[in-house]
Amino acid sequence: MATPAKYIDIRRSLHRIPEPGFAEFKTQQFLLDYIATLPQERLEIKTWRTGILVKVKGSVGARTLGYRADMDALPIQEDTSYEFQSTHPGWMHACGHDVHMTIGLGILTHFAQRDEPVADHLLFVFQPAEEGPGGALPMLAAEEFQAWRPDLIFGLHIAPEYPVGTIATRPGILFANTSELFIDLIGKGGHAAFPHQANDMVVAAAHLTAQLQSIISRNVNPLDSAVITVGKIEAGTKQNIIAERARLEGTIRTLSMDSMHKVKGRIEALVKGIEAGFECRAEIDYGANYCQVYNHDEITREFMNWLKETQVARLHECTEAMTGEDFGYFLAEIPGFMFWLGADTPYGLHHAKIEPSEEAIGVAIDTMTRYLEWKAAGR
Ligand SMILES: CC(=O)N[C@@H](CCC[C@H](N)C(=O)O)C(=O)O
Repeated sequence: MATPAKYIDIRRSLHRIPEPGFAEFKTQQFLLDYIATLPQERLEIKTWRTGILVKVKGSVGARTLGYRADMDALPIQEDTSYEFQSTHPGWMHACGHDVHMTIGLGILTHFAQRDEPVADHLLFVFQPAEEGPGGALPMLAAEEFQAWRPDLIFGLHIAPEYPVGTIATRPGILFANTSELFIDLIGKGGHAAFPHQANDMVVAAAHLTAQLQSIISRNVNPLDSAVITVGKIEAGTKQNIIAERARLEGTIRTLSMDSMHKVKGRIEALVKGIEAGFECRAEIDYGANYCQVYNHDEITREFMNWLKETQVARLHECTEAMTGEDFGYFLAEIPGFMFWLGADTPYGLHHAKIEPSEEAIGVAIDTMTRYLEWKAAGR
């Protein structure tokens, strides 16, 4: 299905107002305003912090089928060619959450406007703070969610590398376990000309950053997979002052919790070495941790077979990726799956130039409305 102009407008409006996790105030209001324009007979709406839950009542209601979209943005200065760029300096929807929310609204619109209700209830979950600190876990625990807790749950994520019309997924693990990583190094500052009287935290941070990569190459089984990325380093105040403090900010990705514990153990050992070697003090904080995204075997296989039969989209059985997603917490408790949605753009997720194809929106709305219609008839 070609993406209707209405959804392109919605996506562009959302793209203009990217907000940090748990501060999605304008986004929440925009979504609520749109939802208020839909026929209300079958709808029940609740907010939870900056998130929204919308229930579409079914004719039988023996089960509830859930669909989740994430809402937050990233601290990136946009560098796209768009006319509808972010109006929030330093913030951008660079991970497709504007697209995900639009697809959620498109599917919701279909079921709110449908002549007859489907048999099952449907639950649309607009979840804050996926990029951090993680909205899924507290939302799952919230009374508002538990009262409408779905029996099955589905979600998607745009994939820059696949052409529009492709859906990629697999039964079992799709995304990795993640842990944020913050390391503060505290030494002794001083005059640039007297290094022997100070403990330089720029040099300590540089050594530690390089050493961390040896964990992946020397401590993780080469047949397993793990990633440590240090995405940000801050240190010092001026070019001729030896830095008293340095802060490394990063993320750890592993395909098993066993590897996660092992990697963290090695990080702690290397940090102790830096403390001894550079006569400094270090503090480690693991921030937010997400569990793997594990697709339910049987339900995912059934979806993949349904795709092959209906040809609504082209199925690609993919390998797992080292991305993280707190949707994993929903899937740890509720059977379901996540899939990659082809969005055909040369720049990757979290890049300032990413321009996902808006045609992917129509593909996803079409696929998920047809799949939910089929599933909500009791399958
Ligand atoms: C799909 C995606 O890009 N997700 C994020 C999740 C971030 C998890 C957490 N804040 C971390 O950085 O570890 C990702 O970076 O994979």
